Amino acid sequence: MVGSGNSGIDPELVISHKFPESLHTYTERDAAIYALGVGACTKDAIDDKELKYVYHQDGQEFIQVLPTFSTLFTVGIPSQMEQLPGLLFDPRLLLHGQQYIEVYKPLPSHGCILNKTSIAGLHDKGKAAVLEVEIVSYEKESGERLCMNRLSIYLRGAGGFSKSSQPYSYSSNRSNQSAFPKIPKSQPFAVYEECTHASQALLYRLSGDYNPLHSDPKFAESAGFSRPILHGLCTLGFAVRTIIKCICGGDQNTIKSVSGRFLLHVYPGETLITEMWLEGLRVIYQVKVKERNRAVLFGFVDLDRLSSSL
Ligand SMILES: CCCCCCC[C@@H](O)CC(=O)SCCNC(=O)CCNC(=O)[C@H](O)C(C)(C)COP(=O)(O)OP(=O)(O)OC[C@H]1O[C@@H](n2cnc3c(N)ncnc32)[C@H](O)[C@@H]1OP(=O)(O)O
Repeated sequence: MVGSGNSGIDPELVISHKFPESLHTYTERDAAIYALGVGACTKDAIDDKELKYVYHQDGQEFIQVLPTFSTLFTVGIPSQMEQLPGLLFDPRLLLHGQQYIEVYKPLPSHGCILNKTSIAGLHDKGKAAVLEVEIVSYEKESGERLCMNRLSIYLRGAGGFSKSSQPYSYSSNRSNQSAFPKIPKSQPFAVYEECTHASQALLYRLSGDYNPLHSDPKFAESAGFSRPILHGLCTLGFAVRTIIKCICGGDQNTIKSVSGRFLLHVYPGETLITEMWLEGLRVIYQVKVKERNRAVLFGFVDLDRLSSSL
């Protein structure tokens, strides 16, 4: 094994791994269940900006799809990681660290997706290892590129696989994808408050992330939490849906890219307060949990145009 630490990670073996291409098929029902999982229509079942995600509103032929639905194209990653040569880690200690999404065209309401997956980064943080995985997704039939997801997975306890004087760090990341903006000191352009349900993670998991961290009290306890926590991508889904509602005039197709770093876990049932600042075509956002007054997620969303309603 390469590296001088006592962790079960062989970095050269990990970064040279080639994933096979994979297929992901979904239907309108999956897109609607996802939308409900990230809170669409929770406050108002006839919300005129959100009913289209779950119902054929006004006779529309297809339901509309939230751009963050594309994160589900990556649900196979955790199980692929467990079989990845050179990567030994305790799955109970895995946390979602960051997510970056680029959307190249509106997501169809159903389809078959071809995923090309690669290792995009690996970092030794001493107490943890951070693994970055990139998935580029294509519509199988047309071959058209639909979106790209890059996720950072924070593996607690898996660091220390390289010399602490020169910690291992590899990334194929472009700088615009990893640089997080500072939260402005000015008053936010918009603030939106929304409660998650006590059963939010139980609903969200039906979209395909069945990690017991979000449903099993004993597993959650062994991972260091007093009870099951919310999926990071559920919180991100709430945040981006809020931005579409408050800044994009309800038009989900103005979203070009999304970036988010998970700062702290969220317990289902907690209230999310999303603060948004508009800087040109960039929305900087921060999500806080009201009950604990703590920031849990921050990042930015880049738009391709501003809503005429602003
Ligand atoms: C659908 C497919 C999805 C597949 C994967 C996901 C599966 C899911 O089921 C799992 C989940 O959803 S878990 C729930 C969502 N995530 C969370 O709740 C994590 C919240 N964040 C934390 O707890 C801490 O920030 C924590 C613990 C992450 C870090 O806190 P600390 O240990 O205090 O770290 P710190 O000392 O501040 O920094 C150490 C080094 O690590 C880097 N870092 C910190 N936070 C990071 C993060 N969120 N992501 C990536 N890197 C991060 C720091 O920069 C630092 O590095 P350096 O010293 O080089 O600056």
